[in-house]
Amino acid sequence: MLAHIFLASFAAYGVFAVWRLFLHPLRSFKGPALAKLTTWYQAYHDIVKHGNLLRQVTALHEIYGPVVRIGPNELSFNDPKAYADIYAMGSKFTKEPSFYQGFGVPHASFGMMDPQASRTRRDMLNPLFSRRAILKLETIVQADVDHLISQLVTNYGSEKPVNLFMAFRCTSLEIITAYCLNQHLHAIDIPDFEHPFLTGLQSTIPLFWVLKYFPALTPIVMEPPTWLPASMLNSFSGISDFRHKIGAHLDNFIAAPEKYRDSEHEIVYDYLLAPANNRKSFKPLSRTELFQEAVALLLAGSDTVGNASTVGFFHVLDNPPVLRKLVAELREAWPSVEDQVGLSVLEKLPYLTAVIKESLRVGHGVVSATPRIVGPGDAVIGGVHVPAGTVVSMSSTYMHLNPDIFENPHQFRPERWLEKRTDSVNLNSYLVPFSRGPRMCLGVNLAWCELYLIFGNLFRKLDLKLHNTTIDDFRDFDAFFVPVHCGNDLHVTIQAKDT
Ligand code: HEM
Repeated sequence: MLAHIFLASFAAYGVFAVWRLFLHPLRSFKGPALAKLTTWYQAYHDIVKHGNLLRQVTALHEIYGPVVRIGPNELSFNDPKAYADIYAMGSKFTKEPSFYQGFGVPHASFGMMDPQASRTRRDMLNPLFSRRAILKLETIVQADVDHLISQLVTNYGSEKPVNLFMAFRCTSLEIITAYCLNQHLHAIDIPDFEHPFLTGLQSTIPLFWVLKYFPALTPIVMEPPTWLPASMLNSFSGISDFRHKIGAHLDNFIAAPEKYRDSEHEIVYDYLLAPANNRKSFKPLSRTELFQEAVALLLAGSDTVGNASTVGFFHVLDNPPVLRKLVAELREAWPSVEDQVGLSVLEKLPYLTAVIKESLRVGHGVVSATPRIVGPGDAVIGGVHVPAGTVVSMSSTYMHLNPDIFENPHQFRPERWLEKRTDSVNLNSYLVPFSRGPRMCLGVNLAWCELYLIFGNLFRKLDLKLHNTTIDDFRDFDAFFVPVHCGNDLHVTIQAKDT
């Protein structure tokens, strides 16, 4: 009996395999046979080879060209025209659910698949993240950047190096929590910036890919049951403690919202419970929806800014001429360190702006290709006809490291953003760390504000020197949605500037 079942399953899979290889609508696209047969090809590179999928797909593009079939129903593109088509403004393509399920926030703006639901949620949140709102709440960002500087100067120095990678992540976590929830985690005060949430997140990052392929495990990681072995409980505790903290804060808000109404500024729940622009069709959000939105915003807003700052600071400190030019520009615009100089001044400085753009380019933002489902009808992507229902994606790294657009793409050269090109290429349209289209980053204005204040203040007020950190630490990264660099963390020594 068992033998019959085995044979029947084997035959059925054989028929299925023949269909996927020779009869599937994507049969004419090139790619490895194994990838055409099964999504476990990607799972192997994501999980077993530890964030290797991007490297593998990059190698496949070198063999097969700008379009590669990387899954039974999935195409990867490496062509700037295709990027513009996939992530076009007004596109009706939807996010691909199995990719996003591991993040465990299906009711948050980040995790929503339905375009209409996502638009409604983004409309509610936009007022908190608009440029106007950022200018009004810039003081929150400034306060945390000032606090970071005072901690650095007080506790570290030329003898005692600091882990700037952790320091930046603590700062961006503190900012986003204060900005969205008016809550203070005191992450910047923690010795060596080892905030348990951030160290916990670091050890659970590889699990996101496990959850992508085994979604049933999501509740175990997010809310670990007490019967798990202590070692597992420990490694999941960073993320679960963090969720509990946000949950407790939300319950306090629900119990007595008026207490929060008196606070320094409106918080994200105010925007979600009484949206400014769609009152008529408004359906109150459930606790789960509010909770997931808060978790998603805090996750989306911390690691990303931390990574862009870390990568940018490394390259500036590793390039003395860049450092000298940047400091000279800052000194001229900001003659005395005692003065406060805000976003509206910093964002007008051309070299600082170029340094931040170059940091975003070489830092990439999100490196894993974010998949979209073609629809409602067929589409033409990068000049290629693609049937409806196909999953398509392109990694931001293929834009940022394209040598036809960015000459010597691995070189950190802010000047490229200031030069007039003879071929009239506008580099800005190829800078995509925040993605593009209807699902591009919601926090882009806040991110820019943070980066201006972090780069501007630290380079104006501190003398920083690399400590035991070299380009080898930044050459390669594993792709776990965001880049996880394979080398040591960025360490620097610090001295405050007197003038
Ligand atoms: C340098 C900093 C940042 C970078 C590079 C960045 C990058 C990105 C990228 C590439 C996406 C698209 C992801 C996808 O397609 O799945 C995204 C989405 C998102 N980002 Fe950011 N982000 C940054 C900072 C922030 C901040 C500070 C917030 C704070 C609120 C934020 C909130 C979001 C949200 C809510 C989404 C989901 C939007 C949607 O799906 O409709 N991000 N971000």
